Amino acid sequence: MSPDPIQHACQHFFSQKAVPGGLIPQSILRSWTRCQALGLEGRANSLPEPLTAYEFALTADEAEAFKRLCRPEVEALYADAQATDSIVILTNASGLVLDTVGSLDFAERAARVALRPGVPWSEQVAGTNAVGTSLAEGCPIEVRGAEHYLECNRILSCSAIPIIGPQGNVLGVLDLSGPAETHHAHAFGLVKMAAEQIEHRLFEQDFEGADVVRLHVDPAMLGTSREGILVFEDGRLKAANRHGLALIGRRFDAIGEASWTDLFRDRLAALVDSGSLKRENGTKLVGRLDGFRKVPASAKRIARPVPPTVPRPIFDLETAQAIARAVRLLDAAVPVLIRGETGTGKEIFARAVHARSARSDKPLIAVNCAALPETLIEAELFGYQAGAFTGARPGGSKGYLREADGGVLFLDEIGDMPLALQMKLLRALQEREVVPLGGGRAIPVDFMLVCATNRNLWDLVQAGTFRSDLYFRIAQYTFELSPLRHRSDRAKLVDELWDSLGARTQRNALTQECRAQLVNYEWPGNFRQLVGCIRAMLALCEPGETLTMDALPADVRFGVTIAERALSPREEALSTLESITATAMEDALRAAKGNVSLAARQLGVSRSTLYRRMQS
Ligand SMILES: Nc1ncnc2c1ncn2[C@@H]1O[C@H](COP(=O)(O)OP(=O)(O)OP(=O)(O)O)[C@@H](O)[C@H]1O
Repeated sequence: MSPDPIQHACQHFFSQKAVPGGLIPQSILRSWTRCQALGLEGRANSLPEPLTAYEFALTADEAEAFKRLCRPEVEALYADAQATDSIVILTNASGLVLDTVGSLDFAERAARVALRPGVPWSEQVAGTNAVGTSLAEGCPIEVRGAEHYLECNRILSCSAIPIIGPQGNVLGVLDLSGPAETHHAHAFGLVKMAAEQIEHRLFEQDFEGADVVRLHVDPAMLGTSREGILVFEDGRLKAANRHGLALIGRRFDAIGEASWTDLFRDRLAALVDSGSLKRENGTKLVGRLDGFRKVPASAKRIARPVPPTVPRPIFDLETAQAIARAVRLLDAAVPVLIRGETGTGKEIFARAVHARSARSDKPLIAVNCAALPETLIEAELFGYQAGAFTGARPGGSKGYLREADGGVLFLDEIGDMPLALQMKLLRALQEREVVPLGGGRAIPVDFMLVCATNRNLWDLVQAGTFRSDLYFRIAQYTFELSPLRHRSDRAKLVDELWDSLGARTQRNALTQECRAQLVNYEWPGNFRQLVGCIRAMLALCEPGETLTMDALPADVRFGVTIAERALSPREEALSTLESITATAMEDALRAAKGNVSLAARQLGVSRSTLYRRMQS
């Protein structure tokens, strides 16, 4: 078998300090040279060390805000990542991984090379890699297999792009990483598009007193994330996106330097009057000044609005009734538990309950117990005094429990809460007060609790990883959210999401076959995957286009439909019987507060039978 040419070039580089011309991109060669100069050992398999909990805590505030900002695009990329067995990675401006979402199979392999939150991926520590090298080069980059400097990372193929803020400062990196052997041809384009959308949204802020100008050569591109945006204050360029700079032939270093008259022949008033503007070289751009609606007629007709990134929540009658019930429970101070597979909308459900509850004017604080590093959960939930530990924020922290005071605390993935902290949470729920880390007096708190999990908490209780007393405290009423494949209103749901995500405004339609596949695909990622899929389809098509099967991501297009997965009538009957039995057992155990003898008596079976069934 002939050796991998990249591998070969790499060996050549290390042994003879030269590479056959044209085989390896210049940016990779520059990176290899930098790594060599740093004394990094290519064959070393030393993984980058994760930050300590304290070091990570220092970045927490900024990281949280950035993660929240990027979330819609990360979720849309995630839909595609599932199709290609890849993961989406978000890092901060120094290459520290803040978030990873995507294919579980690949995530496991990626974790083996430390591609997980809290680990730095700068070039200095991890050698040539898409995140670190895109930061070092200041541009989008792909690093495939053997192009990685460290041998252990050569299982990866990665595409990364720095996310640039309006003032030209790097805010972080968005990356799509997958197995080296299945390089995904569209990955680079999708990551670039997602980063563009994040950058475009950064211009929604109020640039007080400044003129925000939106431009393009093609009127159809105005209003999309491809439009150029230039912000002027007192006639000087104050902020810009990369498309805006490309239109005027400048780079980010023009921010703060270039003036209106350097760039345009016309005055700003010309843009307001005519909807167009002459560049310094005499060529024309169309556009508008924010706040002035005078857009050229042609642009008005075909301008393509940016699809809303988050769909409006859609609830069927059953869910709407469940929400109404949950509101009554919450208003009566009864904690509720929401159970459902990933992406079934547990958080959306909790937010809807909060919005309709008596506490709607007070905050809803959502905490994902699985996303917080174990060492930080205690400090983040219960707060800490100034100087409670090395690296703590100087003024201390209130903690999420106190932030939710008067409102609602939503604890997502509660099953992942470390056992040691479960006792502390239980105590806070019973005493209605918290004692911050580092001592001090107990502080009274008043919040309503909504918990969510995609696991069977009772199984965790049986396995000894979840306290039964906490279980009975938080699961006084459980709501089950159905996976999409069990819902009979999928066709209506697809149509409503299709419209609410912008298809109607963009005048896009679906062929019957394509719509049928969206309706009948089994959607293992539920709402999240369906929403992400529709958003990606709409972002990649042209206004007015009718989308065929080709527009579907590969996993949806070729994936198993519900009918194909359907069980035979006998299997169906058996599985239904199993689940009825399991539910009856769970109900009885819950009613008996975990007392197996009592539950067995109520079920009319022996204690040993119940034990055996619980273990099976
Ligand atoms: N009822 C709904 N209507 C419209 N979109 C929804 C609905 N429910 C969920 N979504 C979409 O799916 C995404 C995931 O929803 P959410 O975070 O509530 O799911 P989850 O069950 O809490 O997921 P996880 O278990 O992974 O935390 C949302 O961002 C939203 O885009």
